[in-house]
Amino acid sequence: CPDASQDPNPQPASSRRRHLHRAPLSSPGTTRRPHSPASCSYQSAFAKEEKSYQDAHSPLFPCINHCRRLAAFFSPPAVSRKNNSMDYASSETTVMPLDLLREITNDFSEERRIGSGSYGKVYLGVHQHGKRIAVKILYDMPGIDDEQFQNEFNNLTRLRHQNIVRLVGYCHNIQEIQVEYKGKLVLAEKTHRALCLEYMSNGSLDKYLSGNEDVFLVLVGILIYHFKNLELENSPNLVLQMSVIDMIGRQAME
Ligand SMILES: Nc1ncnc2c1ncn2[C@@H]1O[C@H](COP(=O)(O)OP(=O)(O)OP(=O)(O)O)[C@@H](O)[C@H]1O
Repeated sequence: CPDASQDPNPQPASSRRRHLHRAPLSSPGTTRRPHSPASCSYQSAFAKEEKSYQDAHSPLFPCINHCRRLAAFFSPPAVSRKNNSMDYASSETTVMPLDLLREITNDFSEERRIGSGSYGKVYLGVHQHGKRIAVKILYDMPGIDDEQFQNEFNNLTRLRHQNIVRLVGYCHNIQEIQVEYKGKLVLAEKTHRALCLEYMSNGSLDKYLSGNEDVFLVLVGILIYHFKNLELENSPNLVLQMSVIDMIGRQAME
């Protein structure tokens, strides 16, 4: 049974990354029901991710989101996208029900929290079959969070590189909850957004770099050098950008 609470279309992706438009997340009056985990084929995605997990031993791996943002900055706008986020997502990025995320993170317990950033808290999720992922629950930031989620989702989905952590799933769940308002119980919507990433067991790159600027420069150079291999869409600008990145990376490594 399809999961009505697990909105498969968090935001219609616009045709160009830098010109996103907001749209209703669901039709008014949509009934939201508990999801059926059986309806989600997330396990097959993890089978495909097996090799990535095995390769994730480089100390460069933890430098994830900063690399993604840097790469997203250099990447060209998306073209010819259908007006649907699921079309935008790769086949390896799957919907992850909120209940599943609760289950694998011990209900987002403090013991499972591995960090937090400007946009949310990060938890270690351990599946029944032992596979580990990082679950980043985004903060509820009224007004702009849907667009931020769409931006982050689009950027993460389009990047594929052996040295950049992969987005393996996402969750966009709207719950109807009862809250007290002016002495009365009213229904309110609570939105849960999460990005599920490969788990990097070495943690954040920060702890390797503190107080060592030379190492930092070298590592950034290597990372930039590797961006030339990103599977991004072709454009004349991209060729120029990649050659510049290549040059910077080479110089940093020398
Ligand atoms: N995929 C991951 N695997 C393992 N640990 C992770 C992963 N993603 C994040 N973390 C941990 O969670 C912390 C917070 O990460 P997050 O991406 O939320 O913020 P940030 O990028 O470090 O900071 P900001 O978002 O403020 O720029 C990281 O420092 C790291 O320790």
